[in-house]
Amino acid sequence: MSFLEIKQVSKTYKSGGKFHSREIQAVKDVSFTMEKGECLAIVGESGSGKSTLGRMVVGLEPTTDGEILFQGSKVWSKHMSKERRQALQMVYQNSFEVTNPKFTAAQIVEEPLRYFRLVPPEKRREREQKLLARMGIPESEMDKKAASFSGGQLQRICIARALAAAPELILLDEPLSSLDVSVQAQILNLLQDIKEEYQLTYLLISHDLEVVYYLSDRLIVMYFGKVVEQIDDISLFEELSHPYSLDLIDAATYQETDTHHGEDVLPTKGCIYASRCKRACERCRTEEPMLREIRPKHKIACHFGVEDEKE
Ligand SMILES: Nc1ncnc2c1ncn2[C@@H]1O[C@H](COP(=O)(O)OP(=O)(O)OP(=O)(O)O)[C@@H](O)[C@H]1O
Repeated sequence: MSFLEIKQVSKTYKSGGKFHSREIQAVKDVSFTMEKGECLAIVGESGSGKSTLGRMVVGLEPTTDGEILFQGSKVWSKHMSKERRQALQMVYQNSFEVTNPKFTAAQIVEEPLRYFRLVPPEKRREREQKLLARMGIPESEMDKKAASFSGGQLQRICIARALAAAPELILLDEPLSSLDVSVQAQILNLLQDIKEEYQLTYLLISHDLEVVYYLSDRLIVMYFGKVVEQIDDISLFEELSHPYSLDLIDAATYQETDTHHGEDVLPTKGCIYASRCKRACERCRTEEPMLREIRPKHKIACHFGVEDEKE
């Protein structure tokens, strides 16, 4: 029995009226398994079905066909148990949309503690403070309203809220997309650290291959609702061969080169850090690349990482 089993899952949405209804097949016959403690990334362009699949995995909506089993039993039911809700948590892209601006940081983290009755009322404050402090929000800021935090701080609070439920699996749906690059690096490191500390399993949805590369162990590429390619060891990233996967890599590297000192820098094929790599650009030798703040997890495949190691 796997920790999570996705078995031939499909999802069809119906839109339009009675006479002009249209079917959208968002997810088509997707199967994969996940083991406890790993991070599996789902990548794909907008509309490829990533979020729909993620929502089904955490039981927010039913499948049309196929089934999803978490620790051996079906995830979705009309009356999902509290234990199951507790075990499957989410962190979304836009923290402002998923928090009540009038709530304080402490109140946001208190929600799952209270709902799942995880901590006796008299101990809640202490637990909130510990979780928030671990996320870098000091005690002095616990009672500030959500609206007064920056995007990065609020995302930290949302991560604390997910952790407060003592989850087994966290769905990270584009958790960094709305943040500045420097903040992204900090949150990425935080996500990596707490994964070990709290023995978490991550299902990461992202269109950012660099984020995927740092955080994930495995990778699934989706295209028009289908899984078109799967890499079971992220360090073999360069072996991606499906034309659509190669397009994704090219999009990641060239997008960067477009803004890279306004020069036409040719990235090294297969290295997603190519445009930030010291070897790829003379000017970068004298500059501090943004991703220096991120600790490379898989050093061999990143030129910059290899050079770091030698220093
Ligand atoms: N509730 C819904 N009702 C109707 N169609 C939907 C619904 N949710 C998603 N879809 C459609 O299903 C398809 C897949 O959408 P989904 O949001 O899962 O893709 P995605 O890869 O996560 O894209 P993005 O990165 O833009 O979020 C799209 O065509 C979308 O319009």
